[in-house]
Amino acid sequence: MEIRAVTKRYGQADNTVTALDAVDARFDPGTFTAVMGPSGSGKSTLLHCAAGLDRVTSGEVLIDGVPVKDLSERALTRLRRSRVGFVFQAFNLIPALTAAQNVVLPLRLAGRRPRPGEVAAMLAEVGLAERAGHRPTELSGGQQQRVAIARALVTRPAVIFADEPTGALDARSGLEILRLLRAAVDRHGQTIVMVTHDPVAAAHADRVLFLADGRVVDDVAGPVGAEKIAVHTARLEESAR
Ligand SMILES: Nc1ncnc2c1ncn2[C@@H]1O[C@H](COP(=O)(O)OP(=O)(O)OP(=O)(O)O)[C@@H](O)[C@H]1O
Repeated sequence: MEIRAVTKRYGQADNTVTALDAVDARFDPGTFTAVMGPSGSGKSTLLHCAAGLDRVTSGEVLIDGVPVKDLSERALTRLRRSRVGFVFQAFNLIPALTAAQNVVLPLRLAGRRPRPGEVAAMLAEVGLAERAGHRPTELSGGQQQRVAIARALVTRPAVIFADEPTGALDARSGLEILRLLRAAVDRHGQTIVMVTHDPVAAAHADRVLFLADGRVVDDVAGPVGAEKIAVHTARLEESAR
């Protein structure tokens, strides 16, 4: 997973915003990267471009080594469905479906029939074996996010993009989510790229990428302590003012 000299501009003519400015980044297999930076620095844009959700203005995005620009919209959708997983701050589960039905969805979209016990095993992995038949409204926020993680992991994608996955959770539920993400990296060699504002969350990663004004201003290999990350973030926010 790699982006090369990626620039992303929004808007037209004299009304453009440069959200990403010639950004290079590489996310190696089996690594956990946190993306941090002040509000508006381009974190979500980086995630969307790297995931092939947004077309870039210039530069190149490679998913699983495949250049996104060479793909038709259809081929890109297929690649995303089989090789990329997403976890969002707002869980984004389908309310009418049970936990198990939500988890099975990416497999069906990728044209795969679940193996017997596959979905149950996935839910057990996130500690929700007993909740397979529950709908999202019958689950706590932390449990809903665990279903979302099971849903993201079920296709065993090359990369999981997580946008503020702990942002809507209390500290304890947030910690459970971070442990699950960490386990996905350590046990299954999954690659995770996670946007977060929280230095404690970022401290679970192997590396922290700091953005400011659409550029990578620091790339710190870890493990990096939460305190050091907090000091760094405060400095960046101060200079962004
Ligand atoms: N669809 C859009 N149209 C126009 N401008 C946009 C769009 N999306 C993002 N931007 C602008 O691009 C810049 C980067 O936005 P982005 O959402 O990537 O920042 P962020 O670091 O994720 O911010 P936050 O931490 O507040 O979520 C901002 O100036 C934002 O206003």
